[in-house]
Amino acid sequence: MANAYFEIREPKNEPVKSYAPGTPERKELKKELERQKSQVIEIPAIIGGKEVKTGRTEDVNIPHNHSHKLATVHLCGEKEVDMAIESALEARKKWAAMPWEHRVSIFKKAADLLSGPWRYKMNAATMLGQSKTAYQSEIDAIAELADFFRFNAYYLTEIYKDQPYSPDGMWNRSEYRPLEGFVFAVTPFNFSSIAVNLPTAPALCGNVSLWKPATTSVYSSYFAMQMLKEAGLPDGVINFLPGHGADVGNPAINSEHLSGLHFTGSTGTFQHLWKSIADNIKKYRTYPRIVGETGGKDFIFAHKSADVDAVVIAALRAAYEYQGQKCSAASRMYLPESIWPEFKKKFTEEVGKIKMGEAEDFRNFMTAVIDQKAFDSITEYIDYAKESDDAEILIGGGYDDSEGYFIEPTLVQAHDPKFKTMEEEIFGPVLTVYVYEDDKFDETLELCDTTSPYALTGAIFSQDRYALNKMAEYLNQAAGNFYINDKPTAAVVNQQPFGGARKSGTNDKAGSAANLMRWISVRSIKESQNPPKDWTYPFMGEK
Ligand SMILES: NC(=O)c1ccc[n+]([C@@H]2O[C@H](COP(=O)([O-])OP(=O)(O)OC[C@H]3O[C@@H](n4cnc5c(N)ncnc54)[C@H](O)[C@@H]3O)[C@@H](O)[C@H]2O)c1
Ligand SMILES: N[C@@H](CCC=O)C(=O)O
Repeated sequence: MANAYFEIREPKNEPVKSYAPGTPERKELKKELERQKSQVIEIPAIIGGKEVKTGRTEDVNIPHNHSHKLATVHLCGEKEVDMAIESALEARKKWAAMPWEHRVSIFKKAADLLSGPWRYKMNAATMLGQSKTAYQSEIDAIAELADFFRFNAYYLTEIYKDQPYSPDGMWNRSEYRPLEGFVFAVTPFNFSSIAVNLPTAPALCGNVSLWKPATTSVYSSYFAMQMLKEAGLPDGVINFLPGHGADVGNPAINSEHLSGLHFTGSTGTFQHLWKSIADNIKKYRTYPRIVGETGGKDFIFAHKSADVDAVVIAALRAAYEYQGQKCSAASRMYLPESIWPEFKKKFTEEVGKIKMGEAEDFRNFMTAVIDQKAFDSITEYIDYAKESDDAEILIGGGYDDSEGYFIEPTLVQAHDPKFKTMEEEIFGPVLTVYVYEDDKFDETLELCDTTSPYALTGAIFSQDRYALNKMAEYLNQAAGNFYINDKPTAAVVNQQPFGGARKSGTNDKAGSAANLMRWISVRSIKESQNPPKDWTYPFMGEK
């Protein structure tokens, strides 16, 4: 045991590399992309540190070039989940008892590996496996993930420092125990950083976890598992279980040892998992903690005083970067008719300059959507808008899945503010605008607040402080991440803690002390230094 109180100073955000022409990082990344494309790897499950090949396999292909195979993944089912639970509970005996500085040290090393020797491997894996441009991959798989590791380590030490008051004669202490059992981490395809954070944040706090990655992002997730091993993560602390949702989900949720669900993905899947936990509630040894960050229908709302150029750039980046597949992506917009003609002209010009194609060609701003299922679902919304009398497509609307799952950046104008594409999450490069009469500002704010069941991100634009104040007040519950004169995407760890409420999740703010607290069960300890020797009270002396 160490005889010292160790400290971590507040870290700095990982600097984002530009990959501009002529930079050394661009050269390194291009080389790594070629290396990864020249091989086909095998992705096993990893249970108790051992590779498990189930023989039930699927191909992993590049979304922007779907005939190119990157890997074969082995899929898990009940047998592998049971093995993983056993391994995790065995690993927990030593991991939960390990002094915290050793756990923290592993994740600090993982951050350094990521900003150093693993940078281009993780970046290229995310570019190829999830079709991100070099920059989108850098802000996700490198910067945000390194920030999660470093800031979570720092927040944990801040939590541990928080101790209760002790009057004379006693010493009160708070002990921050991990949960009893295992945490089930179910992760989305769209952010490598989120995928890795969901099993690692509980692990940092001393928990063990089962990690079910999305099959559509399993390629970068597997690289992350290898990096964590190199950082020194002991066997069995995180068990990697690729597979289809219910095949892994059902046996994990059915286990009496489930102590938490750390989920990011769609609202429908989260509600299904929550309900399954509720159905099993009598079975568990402890009430499972449920943390879920889910869908969104994120908005941009402009007042007539808005700076039109700022709205144009914010809308373009928020709606079309990463093909609109950020949970924070702008997908509905409210613009006053007085600025609409100028906005429409400038936006059409700027969108016309966007290049779309493979991620390896650095001139491209957009690449493909993740898979055939997403392509079919997004294009169904586009076709619906094309056929409706209540809407028209002003920009884009084309798509082609012959080589990759490509969908043009699309702008729909809805004449009905409750049009389907103003209400439902599409999760693709489709932005719908509703143009309101300037003097219907209040009614339109009301519409914005009530049109969708979600409350994840939102942005307001105005140069009039009274208008900004009114918008912020009116939309008080409409977004967990709220932006003023800025786009509603690209939250940074330790700057804009991320998460939403209503149907967008439990708002436990990924990459924050609040999130870590969900993986901790506090034991309050009172030690009496002068225990009473008499059971009577002074008031009992007389009748
Ligand atoms: N709020 C946020 O912070 C945030 C961040 C990223 C993504 N998202 C949301 O994620 C969604 C896109 O991600 P997705 O397409 O990967 O979501 P998804 O719900 O389809 O899948 C998420 C994960 O759940 C798994 N899953 C599905 N059914 C399951 C079951 N029965 N048991 C166990 N696991 C099961 C999937 O295999 C995957 O690993 C969007 O709705 C987006 O808004 C939200
Ligand atoms: N940090 C990201 C989260 C995106 C979720 O999919 C953003 O704010 O854009």
